[in-house]
Amino acid sequence: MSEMLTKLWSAIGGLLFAYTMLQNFFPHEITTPIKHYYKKLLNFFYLYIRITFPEYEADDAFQRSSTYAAIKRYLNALSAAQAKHLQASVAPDTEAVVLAMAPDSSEEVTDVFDGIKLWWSSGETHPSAQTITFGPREAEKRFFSLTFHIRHRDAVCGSYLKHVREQGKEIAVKERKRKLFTNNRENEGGGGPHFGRRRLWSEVVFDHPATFQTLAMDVQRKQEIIDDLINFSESKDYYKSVGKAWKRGYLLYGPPGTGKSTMIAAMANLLEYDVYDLELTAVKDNTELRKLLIDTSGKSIIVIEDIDCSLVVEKRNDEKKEEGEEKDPMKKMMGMGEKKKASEVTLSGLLNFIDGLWSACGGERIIVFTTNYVEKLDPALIRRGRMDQHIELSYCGFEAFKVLAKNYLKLEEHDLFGRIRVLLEETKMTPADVAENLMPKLKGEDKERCLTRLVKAIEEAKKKKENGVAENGA
Ligand SMILES: Nc1ncnc2c1ncn2[C@@H]1O[C@H](COP(=O)(O)OP(=O)(O)OP(=O)(O)O)[C@@H](O)[C@H]1O
Ligand SMILES: [Mg+2]
Repeated sequence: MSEMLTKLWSAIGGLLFAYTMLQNFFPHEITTPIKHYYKKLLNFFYLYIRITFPEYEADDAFQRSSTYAAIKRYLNALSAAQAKHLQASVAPDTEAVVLAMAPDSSEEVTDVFDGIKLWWSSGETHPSAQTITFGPREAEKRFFSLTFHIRHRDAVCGSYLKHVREQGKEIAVKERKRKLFTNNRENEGGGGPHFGRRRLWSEVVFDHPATFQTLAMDVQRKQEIIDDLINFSESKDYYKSVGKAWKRGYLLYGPPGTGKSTMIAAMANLLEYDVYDLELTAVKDNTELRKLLIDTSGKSIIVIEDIDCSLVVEKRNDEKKEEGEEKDPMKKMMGMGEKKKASEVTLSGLLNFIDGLWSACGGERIIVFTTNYVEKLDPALIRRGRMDQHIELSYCGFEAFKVLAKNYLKLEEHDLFGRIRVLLEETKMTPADVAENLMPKLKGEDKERCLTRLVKAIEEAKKKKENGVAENGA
């Protein structure tokens, strides 16, 4: 057997030598057909497959390949452990230093998947000095290449590449900084280049410190909400099996300063979702509302704050339309007397937005409405199925106070707690007011002083209320 192998290799060696001689000493016309058969022969003996993954899509010089990006992230961990020549860069979002395989370093990184051994390397080709470049693809051609044995072709092309893409995407989700998006008015462009097309959303990094741990409210209710959110985020298959779009609606209601906006931030931090803060009054019409929704990504919370106020705009709008009908044809022609058009988003537009067909696109979205006046809302808007959970955030009870005292003063027990408990049962005070009184006003202010300030503030509020009642009664 070994004798046969030796003979085979010496035959291949002979062929190689003959080929080199041919190239050097014979004219092009003779070598071209020989080259063709030589390559065929080499392919026959070469038992490895090599796939390249270019940085830019083959049919669009400006479009980065998502597969390349996923592979890059996937390989970073492998490269950091195996490669000797690494390239460092700073991630724009997190400012963390990322180590990657240096392009064109002729290094290989090995991966093992289901017992299959694979080799990754990265490369870069540079354009010649005379090339005029129009797109990034022309300027530098970076790529990854994957080599594996021919017998694993199906496993690699099927499950391995899928695994790499999924892992890469997962790493991207973990690495990214979450964003807060706000919708632009019609005449605003939003930041960044957009080549004539108006960007619908402007974005900033979402960096709100609120968590459910620091949110002051009834402990049991809080746990129910956390469980509900986590259950939602893990129920992709369930939603699919029951044929429902993977989305959930929450209505948060309560007086100003009771933590509605804080809870939205805590939700986003818990689930690691982006937040789309939708200013309904800045949306021109139902069509724009639909476009805005289509432009949102999955794993996001779409928030419409003070929904009662936004819907009043709609009613006023209908009235405005009637009022705006200019009787004088001359004035109408010149556009005089025309009322300035506000939002034309209608209730039905909003309902379609929540549960119409296109709200199913992408999935994994939470929609949150907030209001100070739940009784003002149209029942159609908040019925179950649209707003799955109705959450009341209310005045500060003793449980909520204890969370705030722990947050702001690191206090779990104090002699004044008993007095505060009685006072809070008698008098309504928002968590925002309690928090404001608890917060030390000077650096290192005595904790007892902060608690005493709170006691005084509640007592004053109580007195005010009693005086108000007495005056009204007189
Ligand atoms: N339940 C709470 N837990 C912890 N902090 C709270 C809570 N409620 C209010 N606060 C504090 O008060 C501030 C105002 O609260 P927030 O903006 O969440 O109120 P809101 O209910 O959204 O009010 P509005 O109806 O006016 O929008 C927050 O910055 C937060 O520090
Ligand atoms: Mg708010």
